Amino acid sequence: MSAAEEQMQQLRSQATVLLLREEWGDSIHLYSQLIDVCQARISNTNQDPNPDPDHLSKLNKSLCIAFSNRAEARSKLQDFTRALQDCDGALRIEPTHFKTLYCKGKILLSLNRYLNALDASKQLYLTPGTGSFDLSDWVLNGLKGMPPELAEYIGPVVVKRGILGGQDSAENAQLVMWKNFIDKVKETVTKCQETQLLINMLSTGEDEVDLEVPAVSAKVLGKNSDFYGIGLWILASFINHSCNPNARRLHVGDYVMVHASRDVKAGEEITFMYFDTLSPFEKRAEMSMSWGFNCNVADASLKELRLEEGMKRWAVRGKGKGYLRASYWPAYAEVYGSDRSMKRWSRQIPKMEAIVDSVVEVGKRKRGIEGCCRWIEEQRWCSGIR
Ligand SMILES: C[S@@+](CC[C@H](N)C(=O)[O-])C[C@H]1O[C@@H](n2cnc3c(N)ncnc32)[C@H](O)[C@@H]1O
Repeated sequence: MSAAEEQMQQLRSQATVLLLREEWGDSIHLYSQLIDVCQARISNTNQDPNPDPDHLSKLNKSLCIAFSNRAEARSKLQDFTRALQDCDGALRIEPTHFKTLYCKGKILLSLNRYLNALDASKQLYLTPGTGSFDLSDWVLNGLKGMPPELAEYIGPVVVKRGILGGQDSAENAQLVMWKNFIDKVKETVTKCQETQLLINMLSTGEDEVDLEVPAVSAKVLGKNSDFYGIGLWILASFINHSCNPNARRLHVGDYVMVHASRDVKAGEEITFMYFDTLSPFEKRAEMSMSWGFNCNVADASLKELRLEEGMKRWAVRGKGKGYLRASYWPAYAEVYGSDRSMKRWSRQIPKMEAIVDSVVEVGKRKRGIEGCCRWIEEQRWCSGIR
């Protein structure tokens, strides 16, 4: 190994250690040195009448990673302008560099530049060869055998090929999937006017210029106050609801991203909330029924959600604890109702009326008397109190 190569290797490993230790300032310093060395060597190699392409490609790769890592460190220090310049430096060398695109998207999102963030994430998800993990083979094989090894993988997961129809070619399978899908939609639409209305409102993704917030289907937002947003996301639609989920959804424009909200064990089913599990009991039951399943809220609240344990862990104290318990009042009643211990709980769980009054007080202070009346009505309606 030449002295120059040795110097580069040393710089690289020291900078990586600092990055992993989250010592951002020092790692930026070392990455800057590494970038200088890389650039000098690239320019020397280019002056060679017969440059070695392998050598050049290795140097460019090192330079790209150094830019990308310095961008990460700078973004952690909120030096977004220079972090973006570093991202662009890395992307000039490798336009589909996964980590850089991801970092750029996150920086743009922090800067509230949603449209640009959307562009960066589109490249991340749509450009072939960006490292997205394709589950098509496993899905087309009927989910048989061991699932692909994903425990260590960080990045997008896609099912590029359709799950219905023949396996002759990817294109064929996809066409069959779309045909079946369209047939099903057409059939449903003829039977149900409400569905027809909803489907007509789906975004085509063309009106994104007006997008102001990083949420929901762009076309729907703000144009019809009855709907917060609707859309069809094929992969996400495989995910079931849980009152104690391990993932969350994030909508950016017409894209839905699912990310873990806590550590997920290997083989554990991914779930997210379809509705707010802290909304009043009746509301939750109603929502789960509207999804066509009977979420056993009592069970979920005291067994699955382990509300009491959760509150200890999250250090929920005082009134907040009482309000949370009140939100699950029927669940407590169901579990402890026949027991004498319910007496103990009844002292600790405020009555719904007490909560509504307290919320009204906050509302008065926050919104002034004017907006308050409608709000009180809403709260009463939501809590099932009239
Ligand atoms: C978006 S899909 C979820 C994926 C669906 N289970 C599948 O296999 O395609 C929503 C439907 O899944 C079912 N589902 C979702 N979460 C559930 C749960 N916690 N318990 C029972 N059924 C659930 C309901 O039938 C619901 O209408």
